Amino acid sequence: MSAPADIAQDVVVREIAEDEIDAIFALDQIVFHGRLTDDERARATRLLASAHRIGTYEDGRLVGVAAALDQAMTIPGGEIRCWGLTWVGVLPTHRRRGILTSMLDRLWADALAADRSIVGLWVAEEAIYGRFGCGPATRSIATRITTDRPLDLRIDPDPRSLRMLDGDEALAAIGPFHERVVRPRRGGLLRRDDRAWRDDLLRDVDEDDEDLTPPRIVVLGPADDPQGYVVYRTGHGDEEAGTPGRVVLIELEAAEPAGEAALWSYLASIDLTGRIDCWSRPVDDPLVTMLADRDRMRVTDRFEALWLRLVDLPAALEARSWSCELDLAIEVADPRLPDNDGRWRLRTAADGSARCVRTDGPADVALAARDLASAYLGGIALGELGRAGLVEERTAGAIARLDDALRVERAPFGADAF
Ligand SMILES: CC(=O)SCCNC(=O)CCNC(=O)[C@H](O)C(C)(C)COP(=O)(O)OP(=O)(O)OC[C@H]1O[C@@H](n2cnc3c(N)ncnc32)[C@H](O)[C@@H]1OP(=O)(O)O
Repeated sequence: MSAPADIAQDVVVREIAEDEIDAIFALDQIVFHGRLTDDERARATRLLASAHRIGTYEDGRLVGVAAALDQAMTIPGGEIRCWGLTWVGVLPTHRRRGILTSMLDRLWADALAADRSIVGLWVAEEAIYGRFGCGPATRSIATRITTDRPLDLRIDPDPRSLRMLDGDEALAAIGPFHERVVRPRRGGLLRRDDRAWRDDLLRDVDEDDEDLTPPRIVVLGPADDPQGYVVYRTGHGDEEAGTPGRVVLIELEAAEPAGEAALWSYLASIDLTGRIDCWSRPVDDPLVTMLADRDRMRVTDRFEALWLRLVDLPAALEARSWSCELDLAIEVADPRLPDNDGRWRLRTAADGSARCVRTDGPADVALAARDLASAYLGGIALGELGRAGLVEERTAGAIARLDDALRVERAPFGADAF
């Protein structure tokens, strides 16, 4: 870490003690140009209390911070314990001196020591994290559905009854359903504890739009055995301006397509609203295909939600399941983590398991660590990266074979921003 000669006499990177968390908020408000409400501060304290917190201190004052949350993430074939990088910030007076670089070096090492082979993150700016070996691994679409008339779908909705629940009863219905039915289906989804449900998904006020109602929760079928649920807020319209009210979707999940159809039909039928705004849906959202009239839905944004950093490359590759047999060598460029850098022989078996060991032999495919991270959950094909000149194919057909083995049934999804 370099510093101007006249300052930075004593710079250390160390863990931030629990009684120092307030200093993180002071820094965060400077870095993100905001003011934390008491409620936000209380939520952030709960979040950060259980996080691994790294700070850079100059002459005893906090000038940089990075935190890692302990998480369980769905990966193809199972789940992995991983870390979620968050609350990254460096004082504007201390930018571009390598403070973030030092903190991330420390964080990757700490993750390895804690037996975490993957770190996930949501980036504030795309340009920052690629150089640190991180790549976008999921894609989302934001959509707007016009609902000024009933939704015409190509399948019949599940006829079971819908009921609106709140409080503990709602959480008792949808929490276990999410864990049992929803989470195993898509890579990138995180296990939610009580804090995550209450503080993140179901919090009373949406700070980005305080006019919206608190979350409403509607469950399909009996509360003790739901077949799906939707969580949404509503906002009133403006009669004079001729603007209809709107539904703002937080999450919609069902066991079967007919259940999804029932929940979408319900949302579209709510009186005094004329559209549904979805800030984030998987790119393969079945609604796109289910709609009889696709003009009713507009994709308003596309973004890459969850990013990954493979900190222990062989452990990460061996942890996921692979969809076909494969035997090839990959050369990975990972200058920040030399233990990953170099050539690896990847052998996958018909049962989905894999072995990944060092090799001196020639590589069939060569790529950067960030691009392997992008392909890891099966959401971004190496072929796509190869067509952009980012993956080098040294043996004909090797990229396609690797993509076949990486393939997953449903697109991975980053549903939980952190
Ligand atoms: C997971 C999350 O929490 S995402 C939130 C990230 N936080 C923010 O965006 C808050 C505002 N920004 C900041 O606090 C800081 O500018 C940070 C954290 C982004 C960077 O911290 P710094 O200590 O300045 O980074 P550091 O000096 O280690 O930079 C290393 C390299 O990263 C790159 N980099 C750093 N910041 C940026 C940026 N904003 N955009 C593009 N590249 C960047 C630069 O190439 C830099 O090398 P260079 O100076 O030789 O060009």
